Amino acid sequence: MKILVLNAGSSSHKCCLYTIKGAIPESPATPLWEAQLDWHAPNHAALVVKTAAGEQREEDLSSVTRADALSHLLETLWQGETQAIQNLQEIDVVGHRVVHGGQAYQASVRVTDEVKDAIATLSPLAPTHNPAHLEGIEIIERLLGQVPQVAVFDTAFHSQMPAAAAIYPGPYDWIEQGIRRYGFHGISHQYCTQRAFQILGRTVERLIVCHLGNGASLTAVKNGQSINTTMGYTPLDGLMMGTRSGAVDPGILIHLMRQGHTADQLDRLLNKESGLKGISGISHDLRKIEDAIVSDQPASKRGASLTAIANGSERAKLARDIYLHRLKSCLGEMLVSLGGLDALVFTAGIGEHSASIRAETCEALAFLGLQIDLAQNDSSPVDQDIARANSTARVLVIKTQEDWAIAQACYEHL
Ligand SMILES: Nc1ncnc2c1ncn2[C@@H]1O[C@H](COP(=O)(O)OP(=O)(O)O)[C@@H](O)[C@H]1O
Ligand SMILES: CC(=O)OP(=O)(O)O
Ligand SMILES: [Mg+2]
Repeated sequence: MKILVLNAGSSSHKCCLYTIKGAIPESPATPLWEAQLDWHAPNHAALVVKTAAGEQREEDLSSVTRADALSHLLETLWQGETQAIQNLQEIDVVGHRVVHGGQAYQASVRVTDEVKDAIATLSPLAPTHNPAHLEGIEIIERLLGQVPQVAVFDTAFHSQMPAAAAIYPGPYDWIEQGIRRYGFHGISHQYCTQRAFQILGRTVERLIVCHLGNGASLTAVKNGQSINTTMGYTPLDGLMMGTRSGAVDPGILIHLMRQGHTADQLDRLLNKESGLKGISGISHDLRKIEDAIVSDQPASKRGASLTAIANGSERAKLARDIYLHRLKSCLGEMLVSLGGLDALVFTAGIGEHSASIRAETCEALAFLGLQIDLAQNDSSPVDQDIARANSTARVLVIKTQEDWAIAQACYEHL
């Protein structure tokens, strides 16, 4: 069976082709072909195409729309030197990550017109994601006609959260209007939970998954179920992110609206111009922010007042400091929801690759007796336990494989 997976994130668009012979394996298979668009600006992306043989090709795409870039990416499946397949009819099923499934979808479904309408209706709540998923579904319809398509929702894993965690303390009417915490990155949180149990060789009662990518969220997982998470009605709540603010005092929004800001302006401000990018003024990308931080700043500058912070390096340092402060604060919330900790998982771009963010986060939990092996933490671990033998909780670095989880859901649907 050939399964094509499309995973549109806020800074990237990832696609994979898996070939499954016989029963689907429990551990992730290596894709036959992988391609990724990394968006540098709304009309400028880098395309990276990889084959199972390890060949890699890069292309710069400028002045392109998102739909054209995705069509071009998909052409590399059967054209050029990669040629993972001879013709499109070989594909049996296409799976899509869909960020917002609202109240209606608590598990993956076959895509129908009704499902497409629901994804479109939910677009204002996930404006950076749902429109891209719909575009992906429609491009596949154009290329492949009637091939079965499956939508796998980021919200599904959180759909059974306890009411006290899911319901906002606003007016009671909000519940009927569907204004509640949905939570996102559920495909990744669920995959990492299962993978953590596989790596440890046992299930654990109290687990926190830190999904730290361009979008970021934490989930408290009790006996394999999501019981609390930092993202909410939309993927804007919770942690500081690449370009998103995360939770801010809602009074700020009332103030800005009274000053004349429109809903669209606030949307742009909070979704695209805040977070690491907004504070640093440099980039949404933590790597660029860390490059900009001058490590040997004179001590006199370190306590600089907020208004005096003007140069790039100081703004970059402030962005990273706020990022860690918010991460630790939200971790405290998850920790208390669980009543303790048996295992902590780091995943996604920052969680998988930033040894310093992992080390500083774990340092804040040292009072619990949590200890990591610093040399192992620095050794680019993948799917490894980096806690010391005497640590009170295990600490795992897991490569998130949302695409593989989507492929498994497709297999089950067929
Ligand atoms: N080596 C690294 N060090 C620090 N941060 C990294 C590194 N590699 C990737 N990142 C971070 O990961 C982010 C992308 O995460 P990813 O999970 O791929 O994003 P998306 O949310 O689009 O799926 C980048 O913007 C960058 O901040
Ligand atoms: C839900 C979300 O924020 O996804 P991503 O991190 O892929 O942007
Ligand atoms: Mg992602």
